[in-house]
Amino acid sequence: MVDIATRVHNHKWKIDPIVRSLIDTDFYKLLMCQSIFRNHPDTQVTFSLINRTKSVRLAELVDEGELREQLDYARSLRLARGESTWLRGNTFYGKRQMFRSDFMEWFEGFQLPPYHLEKRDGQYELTFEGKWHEVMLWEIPALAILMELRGRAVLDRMGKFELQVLYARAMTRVWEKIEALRELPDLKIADFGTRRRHSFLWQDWCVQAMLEGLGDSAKGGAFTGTSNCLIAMRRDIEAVGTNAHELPMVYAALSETDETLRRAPYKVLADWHEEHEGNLRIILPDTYGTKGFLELAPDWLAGWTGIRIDSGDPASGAEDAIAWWRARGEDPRDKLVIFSDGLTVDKIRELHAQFSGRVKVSFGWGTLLTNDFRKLVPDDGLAPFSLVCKAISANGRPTVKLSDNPEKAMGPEAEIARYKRVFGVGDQQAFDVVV
Ligand SMILES: Nc1ncnc2c1ncn2[C@@H]1O[C@H](COP(=O)(O)OP(=O)(O)OP(=O)(O)O)[C@@H](O)[C@H]1O
Ligand SMILES: O=P(O)(O)OC[C@H]1O[C@H](OP(=O)(O)OP(=O)(O)O)[C@H](O)[C@@H]1O
Ligand SMILES: O=C(O)c1cccnc1
Repeated sequence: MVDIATRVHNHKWKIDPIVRSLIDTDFYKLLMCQSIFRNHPDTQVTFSLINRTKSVRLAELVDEGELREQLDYARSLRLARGESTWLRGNTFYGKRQMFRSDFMEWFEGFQLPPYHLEKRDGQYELTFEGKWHEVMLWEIPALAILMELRGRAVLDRMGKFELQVLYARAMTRVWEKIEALRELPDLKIADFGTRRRHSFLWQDWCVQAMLEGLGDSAKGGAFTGTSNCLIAMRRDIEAVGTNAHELPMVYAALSETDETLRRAPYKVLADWHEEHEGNLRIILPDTYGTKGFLELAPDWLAGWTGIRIDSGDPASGAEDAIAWWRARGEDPRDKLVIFSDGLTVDKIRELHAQFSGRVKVSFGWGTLLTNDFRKLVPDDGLAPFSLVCKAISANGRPTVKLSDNPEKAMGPEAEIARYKRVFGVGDQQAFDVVV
């Protein structure tokens, strides 16, 4: 096992690449990339970094030269032979050849496209412009690089013993969470923490701790796998994933009329339905408001495997889904509900108590698994914050996200107002966004 503290101390003098592999990314990005490669190969999209925690002045904390060095390093990466073999030959969700050979041939020659970086008002403006299936692969490495560089700026000032104790405390914290989760009967939980992790080695440590502490779900344990493909490959565990808001956001932006806009979120899932079955048929309903989405949903969607609850009050989102399945003649006990928004142990405990037995419950645990260094250093300089990287335009038209939490909404004001009218979204309750 790597001694992370010693390593952090010894690596201060050379470039220590943060992202070293094109598959050091979330599995769902590769699934979506393949789908976009097939259905929208010519769509031009811009992705942009968005720091929702304005108080963290990233451009003052992270050196621009180091940032460029890391981004350039990521651009030098190519799919390694072993990685390609794994993607081509591995079984994902019980299915062989999940990635088609035309997609794999393209991916084998792929290199991350150029980026555009500027400083403004203490923040970095970092954008990626180009073909949708190419620029979308920047999201996870860009976030992981910025998060880790901000952490390293703090770690750089620490001595060897301070680092040793810091990691000992953080490890204890992770382990105590795992001990608390062990008390929950029939728990199912996965790691979704790549994008805002403390570091790759730390995420890898957390995944191994979950595996030992909770047990592999393939052998009756609670840990269902990781969304990180590189870790899944190296540790021989399941790579897990669903689908994300970027699909409805871009499909919606490309819609010419209000009527096609209204249908866009269902078109996304119709395309997905053609490609995937079973556990990959998971609805993400909140892009333009969960309630309206479910009311207008075609009946075939009620036959899908489950739903991912990713914003707003998770308990009411899940209750709405249960009522909807009942109204459509489905038994909620056969349905999977995946909670994935800013989870803490207390939240997991609460949702587990409220929903287990009523639906199949599962959790996708992100930042507060892989980057919970809150209050471990003076000034809380290692606390995670709400950094995201989103599609902001498609073929020159702005994208919009409403979400079930107005704090997560994005897009030009006039467009937000139009989307709210089209999707019938009224007043929404706001919830603090921590990560
Ligand atoms: N960011 C990362 N992404 C992927 N793998 C990593 C990362 N950091 C470390 N590793 C892997 O973890 C293991 C331990 O890392 P470590 O860096 O200590 O090894 P190393 O042999 O000294 O390599 P290096 O000198 O290149 O950092 C190695 O197998 C290394 O490839
Ligand atoms: O435990 P967490 O850190 O929340 O990890 C998982 C989250 O990451 C993803 O979204 P992202 O945060 O990138 O965007 P969003 O908040 O706008 O959904 C995902 O949709 C989850 O919400
Ligand atoms: O597959 C997902 O749904 C996922 C993975 C990582 C982070 N958020 C969501």
